[in-house]
Amino acid sequence: MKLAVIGGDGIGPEVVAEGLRVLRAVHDKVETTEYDLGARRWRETGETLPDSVLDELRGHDAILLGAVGDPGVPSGVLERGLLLRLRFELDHHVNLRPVKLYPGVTSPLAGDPTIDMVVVREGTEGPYAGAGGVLRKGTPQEIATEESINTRFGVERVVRDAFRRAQRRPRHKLTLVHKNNVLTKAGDLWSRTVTEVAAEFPEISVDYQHADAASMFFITDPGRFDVVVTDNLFGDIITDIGAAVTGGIGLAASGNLDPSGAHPSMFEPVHGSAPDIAGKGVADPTATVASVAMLLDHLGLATESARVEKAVADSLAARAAAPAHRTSTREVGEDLASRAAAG
Ligand SMILES: NC(=O)C1=CN([C@@H]2O[C@H](COP(=O)(O)OP(=O)(O)OC[C@H]3O[C@@H](n4cnc5c(N)ncnc54)[C@H](O)[C@@H]3O)[C@@H](O)[C@H]2O)C=CC1
Ligand SMILES: CC(C)CC(=O)C(=O)O
Ligand SMILES: [Mg+2]
Repeated sequence: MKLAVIGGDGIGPEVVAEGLRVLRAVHDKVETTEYDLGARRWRETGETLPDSVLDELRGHDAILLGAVGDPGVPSGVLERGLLLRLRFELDHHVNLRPVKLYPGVTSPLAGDPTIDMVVVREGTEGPYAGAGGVLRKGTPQEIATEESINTRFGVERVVRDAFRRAQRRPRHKLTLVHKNNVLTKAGDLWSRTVTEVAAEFPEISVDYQHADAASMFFITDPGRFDVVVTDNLFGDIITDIGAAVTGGIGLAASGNLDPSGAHPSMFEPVHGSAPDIAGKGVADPTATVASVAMLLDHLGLATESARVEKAVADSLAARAAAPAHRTSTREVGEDLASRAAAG
């Protein structure tokens, strides 16, 4: 496997090191190329993602990313110039985010909720597309617009992908999350597309939630969701809520997929660079390791993926049984690697 590795900023390199430790524990043919991208490179060279690096990345089977973003770099420089550029250039239109409460993991929610859904977030359009502008900057009359781009092509392909995922899951349910009561133009496109594609999947039950109510139900009644399909911004927000109710952001995995295989897909934890805990060796690498399981599955290495997934589940159960025992990033990574190696 030819794997490109972008540690990035803050806790990114710390959690990626553990992700690689676990990957190597289950697969001995990993050829990695590390790319020094992020805040340090930007400060020293002004570069975020040079075209030459992008071209090299295209030659890999997959990318493992930590996180980008640094308090000393203007907001957006790395998030847009590096992270979103990667997602857009490599056509990562399916941003897949499982939201699953593992056995033993304590949810802040009352009772003993069953939470097992997958959010299919559109990854290349919406308000993140970069359209818009600023007029009369710095004046009291300043106007800033951030336009949401939604194409029939872009919406349809992610909606169809979500239906296919719903078809493979036992509950056969799909929920569109949007805000079509006020975002009537984009919302109508999403709603119509879901209705039309649904005709190809008669066995899937389809419903709809506005994004505000969906945020509430993620907390009050998450069991109602199975596959959720939504746009780039709503998907970003609701998956942090999903992480919070399933044990925390340190456990939430994601894949930025180009399901066509034309470009390498990229796997990363849902969380960011967490500058508040960077360098302390306390970041939970589990989200990155669970993202490695997704990476293996995406590359057709189902057995290896299942071993990593099982290591995550077993490690979480063991940690739940000893809640007072605090562990470092490295200790968690070593534990996960030894469990995964044991199979
Ligand atoms: N995919 C990416 O590269 C992302 C980058 N960012 C960037 O990251 C920087 C920080 O963003 P925030 O809004 O603070 O979000 P964040 O996800 O980095 O951190 C939010 C909170 O969660 C905690 N946290 C995050 N990951 C953790 C882990 N693995 N273990 C334990 N605790 C963890 C942090 O310590 C912090 O208190 C910003 O520059 C932001 O733009 C944010 C989200 C995603
Ligand atoms: C910087 C953002 C675009 C990344 C993010 O928050 C996410 O993808 O969850
Ligand atoms: Mg986010």
